[in-house]
Amino acid sequence: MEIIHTISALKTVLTPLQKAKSKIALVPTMGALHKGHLSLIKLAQQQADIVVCSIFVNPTQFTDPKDLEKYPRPLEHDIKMLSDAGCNLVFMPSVKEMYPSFPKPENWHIDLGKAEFLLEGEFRKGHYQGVTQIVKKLFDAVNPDIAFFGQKDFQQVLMIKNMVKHFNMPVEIISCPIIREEDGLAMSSRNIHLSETDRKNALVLSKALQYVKDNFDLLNLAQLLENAKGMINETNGVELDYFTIADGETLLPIENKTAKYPVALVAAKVGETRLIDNMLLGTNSA
Ligand SMILES: Nc1ncnc2c1ncn2[C@@H]1O[C@H](COP(=O)(O)OP(=O)(O)OP(=O)(O)O)[C@@H](O)[C@H]1O
Ligand SMILES: CC(C)(CO)[C@@H](O)C(=O)[O-]
Ligand code: BAL
Repeated sequence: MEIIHTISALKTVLTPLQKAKSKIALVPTMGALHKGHLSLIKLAQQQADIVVCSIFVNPTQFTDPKDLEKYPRPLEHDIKMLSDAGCNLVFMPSVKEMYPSFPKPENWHIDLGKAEFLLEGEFRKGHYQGVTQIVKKLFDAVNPDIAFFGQKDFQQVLMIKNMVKHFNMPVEIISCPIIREEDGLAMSSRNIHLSETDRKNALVLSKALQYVKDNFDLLNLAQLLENAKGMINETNGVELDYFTIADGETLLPIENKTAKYPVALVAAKVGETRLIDNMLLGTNSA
């Protein structure tokens, strides 16, 4: 497995492979890898000849400086995991490599549609401008045919698809299923910050989502929301940011259950750690 730190070195390695028509997959990450990330690598391996994983804690998508500062960075552990998984290439650039004028902000603003400002966009203002800015830079650096993202960051996948449409980029975007701990908690790099009590309390998020999924055909939307929010609000140490049953394309709350692509989404602070999760509802969902 090759570890590369600069865009020019990346191009030197990838260009001949691209000329030889190898299919290149990119799995963008911020590191602190877990089985959720590995599932993306595995899916990428099934669909491409070469899998590139990027590890970069992107400063422009953080709205809380403390969150950026304490973001876990276990690099040796990450490299071992990727090497064991058979990843071909790791791209680990510095902040200066990706943002040469850092800390002076670069000019970046694109229209991501109204959904940019909902849910995560409301609680982390400017977050998706930062996410799409770095993903565009990573796509330009790697030139992948296909890129893999987790459904755990449901809104992020939508925003990246909108960014790709905006620039008319020839990259296929794949949304991959959420990998959970045995008890249902969605795997996340930030779970490492949870105390033992937080870890128990955090379970209410996946339980509330599962409750809505299990009862979607039985109760009306108002009852589902009231009960799910009630479960979370009753849990000490968990502070709800939002719980919504939304249309998966607009992220607006659905008004009836005939919606084509319903999804329940939640974000909450568990102790000091903010977590998100979601579950597809309706008959076609996993
Ligand atoms: N449990 C999971 N199952 C599947 N994909 C996941 C999971 N957790 C993260 N991913 C995906 O991995 C990619 C990299 O995510 P990232 O490095 O931010 O990890 P993370 O666990 O989401 O961390 P955090 O939530 O603390 O930011 C993203 O596309 C993300 O959606
Ligand atoms: C897509 C991403 C790597 C961009 O920094 C990040 O938002 C993430 O890890 O989900
Ligand atoms: N996986 C989402 C990246 C973030 O929380 O900034």
